[in-house]
Amino acid sequence: MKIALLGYGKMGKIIEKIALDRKHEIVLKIDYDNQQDLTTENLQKADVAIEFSTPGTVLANINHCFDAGLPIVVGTTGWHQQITEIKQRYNNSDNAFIYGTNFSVGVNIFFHVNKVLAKLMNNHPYYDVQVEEIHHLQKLDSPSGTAITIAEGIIDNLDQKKQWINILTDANNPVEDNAKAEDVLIESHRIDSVPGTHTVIYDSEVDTIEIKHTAHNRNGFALGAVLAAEWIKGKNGFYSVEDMFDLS
Ligand SMILES: NC(=O)C1=CN([C@@H]2O[C@H](COP(=O)(O)OP(=O)(O)OC[C@H]3O[C@@H](n4cnc5c(N)ncnc54)[C@H](OP(=O)(O)O)[C@@H]3O)[C@@H](O)[C@H]2O)C=CC1
Ligand SMILES: O=C(O)C1=N[C@H](C(=O)O)C[C@H](O)C1
Repeated sequence: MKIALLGYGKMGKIIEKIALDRKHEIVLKIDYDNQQDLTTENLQKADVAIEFSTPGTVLANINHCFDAGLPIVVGTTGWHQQITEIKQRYNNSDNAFIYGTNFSVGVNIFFHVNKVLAKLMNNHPYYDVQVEEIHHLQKLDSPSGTAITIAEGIIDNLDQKKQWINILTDANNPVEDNAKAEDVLIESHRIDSVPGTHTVIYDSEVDTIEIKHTAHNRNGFALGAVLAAEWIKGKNGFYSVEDMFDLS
């Protein structure tokens, strides 16, 4: 397949390597410095676009691909408020779109286990739940997209929880949490070089249950994005990464 890479930072560069290993061709690379090359003519040289840029640039990149009729895989996080609008637009079109807050197989298994555990915990209200995420210092958004998906999985399955709230904290600057019983607290930490660690913690007076996913590097995210580009070919409409991994 011919791939357009929109965003050529930490993720874009690993995606390029994995795509080439899988015998794909990179026909366009767009970064901050060459945004003027993001034209319909250039996009139409590709079969699919893979978008890992920034929360401030992702929507414009999606719009360009939509106008060019190019299927797009979006991994960029930090724009969850616009997702419903994008979903409606793609579901009313012949264009294809797939979004994942996290494309790694391990995290998608974790998402599933998280939902099953949340349902089970309805019978055990003496546990309270919170989510913790740790990422590198360059991360622009908080909470992480993955942590939001985890919190949504809890809210959809644990009756007591209605919405999530976030605090960004560090060891020198601890922030007091004002979470109410109906809130899922997401605690975000930023520590140099951490690719992404997510923990769900159920705490009671007598014990703690934890499930945790630790990314050792970014290769799992990047491979999942290339698999999504292969998977979206020939499809129409809006998909989420859960549609690609059959974990039911
Ligand atoms: N869904 C998933 O599985 C994963 C998602 N992510 C998400 O992917 C995104 C990118 O992560 P990462 O690669 O680590 O971030 P980086 O900051 O390393 O890369 C982002 C790149 O986007 C470039 N950029 C800036 N403006 C534009 C533009 N208009 N069009 C295209 N590219 C542009 C930046 O250029 P410059 O530096 O010159 O400004 C930079 O090179 C983040 O939102 C992150 O949360 C990350 C890992 C996994
Ligand atoms: O910015 C990152 O690095 C990551 N972002 C994604 C997120 O916000 O969940 C996925 C992964 O955790 C790495």
